[in-house]
Amino acid sequence: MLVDGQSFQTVWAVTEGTARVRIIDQRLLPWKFEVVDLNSVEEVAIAIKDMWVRGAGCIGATAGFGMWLAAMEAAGEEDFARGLKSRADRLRGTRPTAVNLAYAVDRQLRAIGEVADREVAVRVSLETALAIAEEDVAACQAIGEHGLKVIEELSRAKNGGVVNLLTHCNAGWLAFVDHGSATAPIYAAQRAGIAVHVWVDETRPRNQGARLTAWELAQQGVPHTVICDNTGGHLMQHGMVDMVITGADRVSCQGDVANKIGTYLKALAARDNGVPFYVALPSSTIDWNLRDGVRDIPIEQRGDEEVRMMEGWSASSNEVGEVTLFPAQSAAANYAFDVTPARLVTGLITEAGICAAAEEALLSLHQIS
Ligand SMILES: CSC[C@H]1O[C@H](OP(=O)(O)O)[C@H](O)[C@@H]1O
Repeated sequence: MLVDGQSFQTVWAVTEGTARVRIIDQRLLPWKFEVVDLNSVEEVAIAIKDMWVRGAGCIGATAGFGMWLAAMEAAGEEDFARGLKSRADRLRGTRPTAVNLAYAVDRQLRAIGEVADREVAVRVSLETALAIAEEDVAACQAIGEHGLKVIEELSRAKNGGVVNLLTHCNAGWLAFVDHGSATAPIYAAQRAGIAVHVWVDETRPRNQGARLTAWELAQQGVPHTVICDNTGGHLMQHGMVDMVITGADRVSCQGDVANKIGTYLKALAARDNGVPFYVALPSSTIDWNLRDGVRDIPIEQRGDEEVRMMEGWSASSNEVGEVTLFPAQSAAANYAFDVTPARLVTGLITEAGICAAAEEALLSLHQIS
């Protein structure tokens, strides 16, 4: 997507000179836009774990490129397979909920494992990383086109009036390689000349909505309003939301949706008020081996400092600072995701089209017998 008129993706490979992975460091957005190099698997692992990059598609692609670095590092060791596996385990262990990460690591292990020659294995790992990234871009573009149909229908029902969407967290292009999942239909609607407005949940505790989604939408000129996480229910009660659209970090084979903490509450409010609740995701986010999402999707618990503290821009010191939000002696819990049961989901939007949140519909849409 465009950043101040220049086209960017969130992660890419640098092959000239020393091979390295280059990312948009999302930690200081929206106040500072910084591109940094990751020169080793360990640096890639830290960048994923500490959320320099975040979002299911983005961390999947970053892990894919991390496996390219892993192949190069292991190629210089006596036991290539052992070196590759230990690095794969390091990457896989960084964040548990988004299935895209494990998908990318496992796909790389399969691709590299089929090659005997180490030099060829390194080339295959780069080709595979590029394929994962390119497929993410293509999937998000297709999600945009399929999701556009839903927004067009809402626009027609409102005789061309503004379609008000609500989104939670950041499932925008910063959460993928490009375009995003939840935001792709929004960008497609804007290109199609449909009047849209987005209610942007701030999304405590890391405020991916207020900091990242708002920045993205502002960069693309999409009208939007940042709201506190607890506001959405009121807006839906008063007819101010025509559609909720979110991303997903993992979807079970029966359509249960793991996404940023708070998504479930939005789905409950949407159901109570008859507001369609759509989830946009590339099919690489579907975990075909897991059925009961509420019971079985691993929910990442992060450090309580993310709840205890809040980052912001200090006008006085002209830099990012952080403040403590409550008494030090108070305990804090930091569940990073929740699971919305399929029964609360109106539809799933993938690169293959739109289907009900149900196993048979998912299998049929993705032509899996
Ligand atoms: C669908 S990818 C975006 C997804 O990832 C976010 O989590 P995090 O920022 O912690 O990586 C959030 O769940 C978004 O919906």
